[in-house]
Amino acid sequence: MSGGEQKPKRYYVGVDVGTGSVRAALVDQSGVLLAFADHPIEKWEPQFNHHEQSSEDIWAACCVVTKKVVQGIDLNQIRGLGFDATCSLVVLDKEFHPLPVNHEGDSRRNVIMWLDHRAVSQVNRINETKHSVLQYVGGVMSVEMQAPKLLWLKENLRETCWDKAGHFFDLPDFLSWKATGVTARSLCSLVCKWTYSAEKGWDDSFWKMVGLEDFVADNYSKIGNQVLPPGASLGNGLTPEAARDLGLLPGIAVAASLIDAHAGGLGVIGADVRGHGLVCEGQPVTSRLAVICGTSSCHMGISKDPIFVPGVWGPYFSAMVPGFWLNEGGQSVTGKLIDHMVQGHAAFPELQAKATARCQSVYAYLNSHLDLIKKAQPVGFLTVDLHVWPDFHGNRSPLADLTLKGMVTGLTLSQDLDDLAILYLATVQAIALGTRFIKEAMEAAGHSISTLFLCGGLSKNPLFVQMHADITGSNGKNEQSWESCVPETRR
Ligand SMILES: Nc1ncnc2c1ncn2[C@@H]1O[C@H](COP(=O)(O)OP(=O)(O)O)[C@@H](O)[C@H]1O
Ligand SMILES: O=C(CO)[C@H](O)[C@H](O)COP(=O)(O)O
Repeated sequence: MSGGEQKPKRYYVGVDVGTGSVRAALVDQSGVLLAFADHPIEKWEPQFNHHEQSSEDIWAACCVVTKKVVQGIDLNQIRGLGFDATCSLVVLDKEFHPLPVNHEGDSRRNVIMWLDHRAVSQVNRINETKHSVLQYVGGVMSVEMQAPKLLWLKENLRETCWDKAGHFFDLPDFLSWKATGVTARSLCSLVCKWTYSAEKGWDDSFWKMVGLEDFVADNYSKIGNQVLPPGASLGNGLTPEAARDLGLLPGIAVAASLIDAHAGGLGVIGADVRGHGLVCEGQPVTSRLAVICGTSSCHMGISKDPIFVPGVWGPYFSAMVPGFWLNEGGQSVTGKLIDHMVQGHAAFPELQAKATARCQSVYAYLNSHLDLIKKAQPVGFLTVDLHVWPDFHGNRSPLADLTLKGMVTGLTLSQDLDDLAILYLATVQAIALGTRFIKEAMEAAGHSISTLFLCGGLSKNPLFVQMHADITGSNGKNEQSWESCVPETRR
């Protein structure tokens, strides 16, 4: 090629399946974002603490957003495709058809979502075993992980689901299977949510002890006995059927997947910070805490050696950054809690009307309303008499106690817009205090964290970012809000 000729462009597609929607990004070989699309996905809550989705609905949404971002692109220049998704449990029969995860027998609803808390009895019994694998999930297994949900299915849906099941996938792995026909699982999902060890593989004694010896008997064929590092190329790439679904060409490389928080963490934790005047410039990457804040929040800290943090998931080897150990703190409801508090307030209809009149989101309107009423004091002082304890869906970290509940103190008879704005602020502050609680627990165990890197929906809320900077002690200069498109494709 002569000096003057441009290198042919190479493109990559990343698909991010969150709780409420699927997002796709098209990036070039330098990681520059060229196109973005999102599409909502269905969610069912048939009873309290049961949260279900449809793997076929999620796949259809992946196809919609992928077709949108590649419009006008020469498909021959698309070199790779990657998926990340929430750690929800997908159930398929031996012919890969969906099976119901509910008593109604509705097989469209074949996904138990990550935030589902149905398996309380099961996770309590698993934790009572005090099995050694539990030390690698912070000492206490979360009801949001897969073993409790699998045990619930065996004990509650034996005939309609469990006996017919051929495959149990973590959602990220279901998507890479759907794209390639390869049933290999990602090290990321199995290590973080299934108790798999990168070094030793499956622990037969754990599955036998908790009553899931079925998996040992068939050599783990239903939950994965071929495991690949995230980003590894799967089989022969995209199948012709999946290529038709997605609007891509068959054969392009498809990466072993990542859990959504790990993809977000990978996308921000290695950011080039030169020229931003951040204290972490020149410090090791282990001084950074990636906070992926969407429906939930995930606090991703890495280390060269394993660090055992009571109540914080991990340490997980090579589950996010190859060669590093990962600890993952978390708050099960972040955006979901803020939405819950705001939408449940008596003044919400007035807020909606006023925000719409201004062509603003309700959060942009609330932020400006707080600036209006704060008068001379910093906005944080408005909540001097009102406080929120944010564990409305239990405490994921560092207390790791699913029985904890939420609390609001300082309520009065007022139910006007000012009252709503101050309750919203108190909720944002409570979440930031929760992040501080997790950061301090990680530091007490050996992490040394100087800078928080936020990404996800809440990183678009300047009040949320500022409260995190103020309350976690990292000043505004240290706080950097990074919008990580879909880092998956940056591999
Ligand atoms: N521009 C924004 N300003 C404030 N909050 C936002 C904004 N965009 C999204 N959010 C909030 O972020 C949450 C969704 O985050 P997102 O990362 O998109 O979701 P997911 O959990 O599906 O990955 C919701 O609670 C939503 O209210
Ligand atoms: O446990 C998880 C990651 O380890 C869940 O996938 C995550 O908490 C859900 O993410 P989001 O709030 O973005 O939907």
